[in-house]
Amino acid sequence: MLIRQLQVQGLRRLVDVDLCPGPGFNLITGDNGSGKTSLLEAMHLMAHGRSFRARIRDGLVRTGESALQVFLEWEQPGQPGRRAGLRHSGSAWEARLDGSPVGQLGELFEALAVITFEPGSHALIDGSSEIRRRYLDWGLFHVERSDAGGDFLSLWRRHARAHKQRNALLRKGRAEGQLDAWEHELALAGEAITLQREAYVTRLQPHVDALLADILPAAGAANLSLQPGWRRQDFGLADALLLARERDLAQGHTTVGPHRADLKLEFRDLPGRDGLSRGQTKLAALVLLLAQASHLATHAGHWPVLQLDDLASELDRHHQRRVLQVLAASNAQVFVTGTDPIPAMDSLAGLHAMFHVEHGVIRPLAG
Ligand SMILES: Nc1ncnc2c1ncn2[C@@H]1O[C@H](COP(=O)(O)OP(=O)(O)OP(=O)(O)O)[C@@H](O)[C@H]1O
Repeated sequence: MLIRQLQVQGLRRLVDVDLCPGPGFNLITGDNGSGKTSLLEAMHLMAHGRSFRARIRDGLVRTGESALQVFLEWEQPGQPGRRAGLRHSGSAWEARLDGSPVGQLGELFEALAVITFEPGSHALIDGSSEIRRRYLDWGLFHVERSDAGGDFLSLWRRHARAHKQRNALLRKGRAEGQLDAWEHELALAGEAITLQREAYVTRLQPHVDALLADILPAAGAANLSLQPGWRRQDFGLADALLLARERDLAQGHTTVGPHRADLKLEFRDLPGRDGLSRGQTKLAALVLLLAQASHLATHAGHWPVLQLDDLASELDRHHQRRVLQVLAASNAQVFVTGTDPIPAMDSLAGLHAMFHVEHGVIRPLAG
């Protein structure tokens, strides 16, 4: 996937930005607070419907403006060029894809794949399980579209609806007949989601192995596994829901199921997550993100757009070099931000376009 043009208006301090990035590496430099991360936020927003650092209504729209706007044009091998526009006020949005209005933002997210590594990405390893479920489901959303197993988004929606209905009934008190019906639906969708998540984790493993060897060899081998959200080794989801019913009625919500799933990354020679240093935790998160990208590249035949925010302050020089070499060997379009040029990029000369941001204004630099 190759972004040809990015226009941003009214996002944080970006007033009116128009950028034509190159293939390969794009280095974006600028002082603290100049607006580098905001550029990455714009692309992430278009592909995920959210920023990676705040809710849209919490300050993403430039002070004094009523809405932000992002416009993107991109290409994908073997397909005609695509374009999308998003206007978001924080509470309401309008979007267009290839000139037509978009009914559901999911249509944009499906069309555009952007993966971002940023200072908060360590949460993928040491944060809440919700972040890892979102990671898994984003990957499945992009690879399981119309495969034999059923497209993941429809399954996910079926599951979310049944989950919501069961919770509403639990809060109301007893309604056994209706609970039976929604539990049946919840179990069907939940089992199917779990099978897809499990298969996805298995398919990610070789990508994780290869990237660990390249980027984090000191940590040794690691195993990726899914914790499904209930004692699946003992019983199916339908039985788990039935067994938990009394407790769930008392608590007023569903306590077992795929909404409680987690992804576990265990290093064979290290004692749990605490065995990783802070820097290694970031690297492990980067390994998971790049594994997802490289799996998508294998599966879909094109790399997602990769964004590395503030790389130099996140990783030491040695690891910066390793990561950049791995990416240089890929076919991905990569955006890297930093306050200064990144020395490790020098050996990749010719592979990158450079831009400088100053007070929210961006200009290309001669390479
Ligand atoms: N809603 C807003 N309206 C106007 N300006 C804002 C808004 N939110 C944030 N800003 C400003 O936008 C800038 C944020 O820019 P951004 O985080 O993209 O900078 P950066 O270049 O990545 O900085 P750093 O190198 O410090 O990470 C800051 O100067 C901040 O004060």
